[in-house]
Amino acid sequence: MDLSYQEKLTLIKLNDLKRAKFEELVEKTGLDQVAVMRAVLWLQSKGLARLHERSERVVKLTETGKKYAQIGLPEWRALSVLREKGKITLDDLKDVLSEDELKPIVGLLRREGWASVRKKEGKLVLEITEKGLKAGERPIDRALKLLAERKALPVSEIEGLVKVNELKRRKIAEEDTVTEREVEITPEGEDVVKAGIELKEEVSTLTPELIKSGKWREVEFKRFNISAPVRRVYPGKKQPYRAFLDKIRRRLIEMGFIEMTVESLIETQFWNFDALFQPQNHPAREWTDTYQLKYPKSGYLPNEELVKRVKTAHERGIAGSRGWGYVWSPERAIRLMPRAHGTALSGRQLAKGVKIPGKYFTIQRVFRPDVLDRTHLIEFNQVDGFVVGEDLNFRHLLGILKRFAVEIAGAKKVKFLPDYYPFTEPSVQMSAYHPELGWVEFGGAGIFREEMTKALGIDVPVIAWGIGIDRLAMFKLGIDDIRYLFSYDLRWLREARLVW
Ligand SMILES: N[C@@H](Cc1ccccc1)C(=O)O
Repeated sequence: MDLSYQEKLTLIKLNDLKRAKFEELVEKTGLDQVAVMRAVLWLQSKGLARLHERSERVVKLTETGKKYAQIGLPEWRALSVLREKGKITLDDLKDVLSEDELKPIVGLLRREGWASVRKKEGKLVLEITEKGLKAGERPIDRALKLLAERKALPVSEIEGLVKVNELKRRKIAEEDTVTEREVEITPEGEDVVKAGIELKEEVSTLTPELIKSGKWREVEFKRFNISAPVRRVYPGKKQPYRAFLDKIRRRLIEMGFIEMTVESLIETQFWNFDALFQPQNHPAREWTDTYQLKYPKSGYLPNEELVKRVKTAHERGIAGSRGWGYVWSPERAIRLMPRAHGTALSGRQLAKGVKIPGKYFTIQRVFRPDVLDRTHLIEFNQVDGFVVGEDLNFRHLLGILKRFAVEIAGAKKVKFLPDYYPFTEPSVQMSAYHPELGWVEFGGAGIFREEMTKALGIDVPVIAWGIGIDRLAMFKLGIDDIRYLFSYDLRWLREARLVW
């Protein structure tokens, strides 16, 4: 029979004992508990040994119980004061009882009939009774003593003295289960030992020394069971949401999009609003309430030429438009803010110059005041982008958005509704269907207005979009609370799986 070193050793020792407590067997082999248990289980599966297990409910002292075993139960400590003074108030017990013990003491003494209780001038007065004077060891005292001596006692043994529930209620003792294990050799096991076992130390690592000395020829190598169940290990890996964002980036690059990047999360109002033909005094900012930077308050404007064109577009209009008809303020435009949408980068890119035809995208962390809930964060990520080319129209835009929603987000259904953005005309809002959340609005899009593109120096149509990528991540990670994207929950971090 094929036995490991540890199985052989365990079997030989067991043959001496025939039947033994598991602990005893462990001691005899000199191996550790886990190793012996594994060996015993293997021996059992090979029919050479048998493991008997018996569980028993026992009673053990709690920390409080151990303390009582030393200093006495509260009623005894109270009684000794009573015996000494005859008549006392609760104040007299403050030295011998703790706050917690003081509360139930009157009830306890009364139940035992050790004291009579009267009220005098609003104070309780305890007086010792005949029974109190003669009181001796009760069953509960006996139980406490036994438990202190023997650590754990079978429930049945304690029940002969006091109700275990009573001990539990007074937090003196608690119940526990102990398992007793005995191991027995089978006749087959004995035969194997009789036939003779060669006990050779097993080697589990092949060392350079073994090779050099040639000793590897003599030793026995431990066999590994590579199909044995093992503990799960969680190696380091990308945070699931990060993995998602990286995947989106890759997808877009594979689709031929050029990535737009920027170093700071802070933006001037110029790029966040003005360059996008968003009037400085327009009430229609509701689509994005924004934060302001406290310090520093202001940044810089880009080149004069560009600023002049933007100013003109706002004040008097360009490209056949009449503009917004107000005095444009450069002071306002240089104010700093945490970027409120990724579209700011689209504006920057258009002003810098683009390939025509061309496709651009960016993944940006953006900030907007909001009430946190399962679908709203004040800090979130957007994928913004645009396609620029001679013959582009609105249908191209809807086609691209649908492809994003289905292919990137895995949404089952998509729907478009007319919308308004100061920088697009027409504008559209997109919703995707999530099995648990229902319809989730996840982005806006449109054709950039000529007042914007012309001011930035672009003469061909630009179709653009901004998608709340966090909500898409919810689809892919199968979560229904957006806050989980930034969760510390280790279990989620370990097990969340991106499904593409
Ligand atoms: N920036 C808009 C989305 C958008 C982008 C591009 C064009 C139209 C709309 C938002 O944050 O909601």
